[in-house]
This record gives sequence, C-alpha cells and structure tokens, in this order.
Amino acid sequence: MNAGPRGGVASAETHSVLALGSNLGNRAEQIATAIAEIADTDGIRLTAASKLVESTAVKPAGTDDQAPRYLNAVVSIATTLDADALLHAINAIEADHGRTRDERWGDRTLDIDVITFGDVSSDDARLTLPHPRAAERAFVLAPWLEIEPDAVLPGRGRIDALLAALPPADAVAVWPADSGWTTR
Ligand SMILES: Nc1ncnc2c1ncn2[C@@H]1O[C@H](COP(=O)(O)OP(=O)(O)OP(=O)(O)O)[C@@H](O)[C@H]1O
Ligand SMILES: Nc1nc2c(c(=O)[nH]1)N=C(CO)CN2
Repeated sequence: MNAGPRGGVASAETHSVLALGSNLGNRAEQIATAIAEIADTDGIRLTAASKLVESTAVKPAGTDDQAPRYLNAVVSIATTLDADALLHAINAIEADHGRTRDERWGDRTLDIDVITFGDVSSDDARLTLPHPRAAERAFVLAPWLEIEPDAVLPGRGRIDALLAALPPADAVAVWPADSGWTTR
C-alpha cells in the first residue's frame, strides 16, 4: 500500500502494529493516554486504534493466578522512525506511566509491544520481530483483527486463522461489556 500521508503508508514510512496492555491502576485511562502519546510522537502517524478488550492475565505456569485482569488494545502506525527509535519511544511512554521492569509477565500499569515492523524479521533479544508470542495471544490478535481484517503476521499467516485456531478459553471480551462488539 502506498496511498500517501492521508491514506496508507507513504514510501518513506514503515507500517507497524503495536499492542498495549494494562492490569494495574486506571487501565482504560492509561491505554487511552498512551495511544494519544504515541499519536503525538514525532515521526509517528496513528492510522488506526482498536477498541479495548478485557481478559484474564496470562501468567507463566505455576505463578499466582489471582492477577488482575488486563485491558488490551492494538494500534497501527505509519512511522519514519527506525525500529530501535520506535522501541525507544514506546519505552519512554511506558516509563512515563510508572512502568517498572521487575518480573517477567508481571503486573504492569502499561506495556507496549512492537508486534510487527514492516516485514522485518529479527532474533535480537532487545527487539524480536515479529513479536514471538503474538500468534498465541488472543488479546493481541482479536483487537488487531478489528482494525486490519486482512492482516498477516509475517512467517505465521493470516491473523483471522491464527485467532480461530486458539482455544475458546482464550477468547477476549470487549470492554466495557455493553458496547455490543464480539471478537470470535
Ligand atoms: N517485539 C518487542 N516489543 C517490545 N519489547 C521487546 C520486543 N522484543 C524484545 N523486546 C524486549 O523485551 C524486553 C522485556 O519486555 P517486557 O518486560 O515488556 O516483556 P513482557 O511484557 O514481560 O513479556 P512479553 O514480551 O511476553 O509481552 C524489553 O526490554 C524489550 O527490549
Ligand atoms: N491478558 C493478558 N495477559 C498478559 C499480558 C496482556 O497484555 N494481557 N501481557 C503479558 C506480558 O506482556 C502477560 N500476560
């Protein structure tokens, strides 16, 4: 797609998909503020933002299953930043929201992951692309599908098929519950 600055992704820009999550504090406000901050970042143009979805916290096996439920959302952007600069920008937004990094998959005020950056593939631990766990996460795939129904996760296939292959127990619910939107 190359529809220029108002439509799709201009040639100097890279299309990227970001996933946001929060399970501490005012979850909806943190995600909404973070999306506004992403849209305000130099070199980033927000092209779509999903509704919020709510789901049980996915934790490593054997850890506390009492964790607060998450709200998640997905945005698509067109950016002139390179992947490192984009990671730096989203880490700064997380830090502004009081995010600390102490525990893997720990509770957090705000998490922002880079799901895709163009068709870049990277094994770098600092920025693995596409995000290595996106294909197994209904809380990423369902809101992504809402904003990009034909999207493909590079190397894994169409996201509608990936979502349909997940166990029904992984389904996410639109939040707030009365907004009349279902994900599966
Ligand atoms: N695609 C990516 N998006 C965001 N961070 C990434 C990515 N790939 C690697 N990282 C690195 O992962 C590190 C840990 O990130 P984080 O604490 O958000 O992990 P997590 O949210 O607990 O787990 P998960 O990555 O499964 O969502 C970060 O310091 C970051 O450099
Ligand atoms: N439901 C849900 N569970 C999670 C999430 C998340 O965003 N939503 N993020 C995690 C680590 O990034 C770990 N577990």
